[in-house]
Amino acid sequence: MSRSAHPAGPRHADVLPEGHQLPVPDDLNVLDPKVWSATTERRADGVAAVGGIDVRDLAARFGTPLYVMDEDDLRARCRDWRAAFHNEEIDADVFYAGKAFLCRALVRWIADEGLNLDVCSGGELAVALSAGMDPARIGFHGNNKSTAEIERAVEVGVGRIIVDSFEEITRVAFAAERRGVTQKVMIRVTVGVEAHTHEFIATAHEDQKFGMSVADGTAAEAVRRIIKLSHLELLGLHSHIGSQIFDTSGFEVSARRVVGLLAQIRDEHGVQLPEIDLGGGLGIAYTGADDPKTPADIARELTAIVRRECDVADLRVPRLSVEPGRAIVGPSTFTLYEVGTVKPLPGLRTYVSVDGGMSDNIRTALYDAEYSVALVSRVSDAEPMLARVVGKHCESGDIVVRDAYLPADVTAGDLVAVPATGAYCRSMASNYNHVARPAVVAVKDGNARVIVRRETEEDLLRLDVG
Ligand SMILES: Cc1ncc(COP(=O)(O)O)c(C=O)c1O
Ligand SMILES: N[C@@H](CCCC[NH3+])C(=O)O
Repeated sequence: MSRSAHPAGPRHADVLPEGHQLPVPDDLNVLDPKVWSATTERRADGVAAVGGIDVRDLAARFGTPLYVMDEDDLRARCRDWRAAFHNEEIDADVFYAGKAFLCRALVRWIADEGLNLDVCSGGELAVALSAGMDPARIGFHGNNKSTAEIERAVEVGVGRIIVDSFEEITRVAFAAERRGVTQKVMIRVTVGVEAHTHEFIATAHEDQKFGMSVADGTAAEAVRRIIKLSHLELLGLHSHIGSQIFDTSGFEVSARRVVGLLAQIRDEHGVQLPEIDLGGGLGIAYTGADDPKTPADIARELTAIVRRECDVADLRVPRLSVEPGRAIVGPSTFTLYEVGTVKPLPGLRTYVSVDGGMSDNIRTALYDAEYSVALVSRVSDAEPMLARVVGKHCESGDIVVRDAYLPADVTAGDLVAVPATGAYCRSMASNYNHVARPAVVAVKDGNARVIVRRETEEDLLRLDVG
């Protein structure tokens, strides 16, 4: 069953922000494979299914809102990244960035699929360790790790600590010395790149909190200090330029400056550091308008860039590592919501309220992130209506999908789903308005299992001591 192309063209186009294009889809019932996980499909009865399970069954069994993770899709992405960076031509490590989403099941899957793990807090480290992740395959990040976090990381033997400041160099050296061990470290350097992404998720320009600057000599000074400390082994340099980036030009500048610093270190200290890490940040498709590169293309481009820069600097090509988070977990998941109320504003748009909101997806409010949405519990032949999908929180900025077309007959009780919510949605979820955070359910081959359970009223009251 499918609706024919809407002949009237965009409705309400005048209420979209200037320059904002929102083409009316030819068929609102089609689930665009660009944004939906690999096993998501529209079945013959018009209902969407994922991992072989009808979304209505998922809603009935587990409730809504619900993060639905497609395990096959997730694992395939892990394998694609691993294969792209680890083959006859390229020998590089992929560290999955756990900040995008982390739970024990996921840690086991990524480890199974040959990925390492980047954590950036004691809490993330605890999840990784409790899932049995080999500490040697963990990199520990953060611009202000506490002494307790550093002590624990050294104690359990994490493979690398990415130091972000002079204070941290001293703290890690002290923790290693007290235990009589040598801790491998990398230096997070700031390369002065303005990544083409939202200001809040760009991380390599000078005026922000992360890293030590290449330009002002702080990073070179960090190298001098680390080299003198016998309980630290300097593995290399790390640069992460930002997030949701589509072109590799930022990485090109970053690699050039990192390799430049490697050459400076060779000239000054007579050593070549063995590794560079170019961080994560590769973009995904949130809407049909986004065109992300494949892991194979990214691997080819990044390694070519590093080789070329090393050639120019007359350096051996160092081992490369990368830290994708969003690109691995983002597209694997959609959030399933039930529609509660529909408020048409003739000539403007229709507000479709769902049973979650900014507590399960803060990205729209925080970064102006764009998402798409589809009616998934049925198909519809109704004409497209310009909709804004909003949540149930006490904020007018509580928006999940700012602008999208939904069929005009969307009504209370319908299920809608927002794709590409695997990254930075559950991991940034809150209990605002004392709303319980949703469960994460993994689906595969007709089976569904809860990997993070839904919070209960008891959970919401648990910390209240008055
Ligand atoms: C150091 C570091 N590595 C990796 C990532 C992962 O980024 P993304 O999920 O955009 O790939 C981040 C987050 O932006 C980060 O700060
Ligand atoms: N949380 C951000 C990305 C920043 C990740 C950490 N540096 C997002 O949702 O896009």
